[in-house]
Amino acid sequence: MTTVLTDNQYGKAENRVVRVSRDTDRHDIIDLNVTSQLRGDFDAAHYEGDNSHVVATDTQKNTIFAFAREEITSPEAFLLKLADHFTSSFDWVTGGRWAAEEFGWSRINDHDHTFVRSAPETRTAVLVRDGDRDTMISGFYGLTVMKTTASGFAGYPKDKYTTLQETDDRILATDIATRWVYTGTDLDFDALYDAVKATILDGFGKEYSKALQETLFQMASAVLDNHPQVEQIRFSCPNKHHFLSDLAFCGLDNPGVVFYAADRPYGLIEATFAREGSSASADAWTGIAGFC
Ligand SMILES: O=c1[nH]c(=O)c2[nH]c(=O)[nH]c2[nH]1
Repeated sequence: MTTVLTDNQYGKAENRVVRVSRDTDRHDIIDLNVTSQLRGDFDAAHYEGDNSHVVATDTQKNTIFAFAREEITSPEAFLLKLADHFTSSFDWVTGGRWAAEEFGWSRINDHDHTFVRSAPETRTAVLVRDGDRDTMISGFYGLTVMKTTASGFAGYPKDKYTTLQETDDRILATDIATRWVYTGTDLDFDALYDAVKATILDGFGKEYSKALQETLFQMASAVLDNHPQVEQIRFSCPNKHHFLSDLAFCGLDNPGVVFYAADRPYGLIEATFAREGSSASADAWTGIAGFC
């Protein structure tokens, strides 16, 4: 039997980089978690223990911190810079996967150098480079949203195991995890991030929801309709069930006032939506843990 090497990539994962801009007394911070992984000709390292092509993961880590010393504009721009560096410095590096998470901070009482973790969500970016093809996937996770009405769930099949009652008025709550594929890399990533997030939030509340599945479609179609720079969008959303508390035991009615917020089990609704005819490569999603 002959064992052959197929897909492989390697690098340094989860480099926690905090950059403080102190050009003036009014500081700014950017807080990232950066992963660098190289792809290319690493056959000899695997087959023969020949490390002559193996750009050390330690070197990849150092490069990340050295580049952070220069500047970090957006997470996406930082990943592009890393990709350009590794693919242009080492002939046998033909691509790779670079990823970042960004944790948001804002000033405490407009203070010059005191910050509080503020963004409810964590912003994400992944750049996959394969030869001369780049795919940038941006997104976020952990954005918790709730609507207290204008949501129902009915019309589902009933069998002997079904106990769920149909409803046309329930609470709908979820932690939005989403990633979207951009059409290119020459984009204003910060402005687009804010705009896409705003569109998703608007889409969550705008229309009546017949199911979380329909809400995902409403959010996705709002993004694809309003942002031509996005060609696919994917969601992974738990249905955070809120059950009406039965207060009859103490003679109280409960007309949709008091709920029990169950943490598990939860529905898990996941879907990818694409602009019709989208040319985004399905391969780019490979390596994204879970669905999203
Ligand atoms: O929005 C929903 N989608 C479902 O698939 C589902 N299943 C369920 O029990 N409740 C719900 N709600």
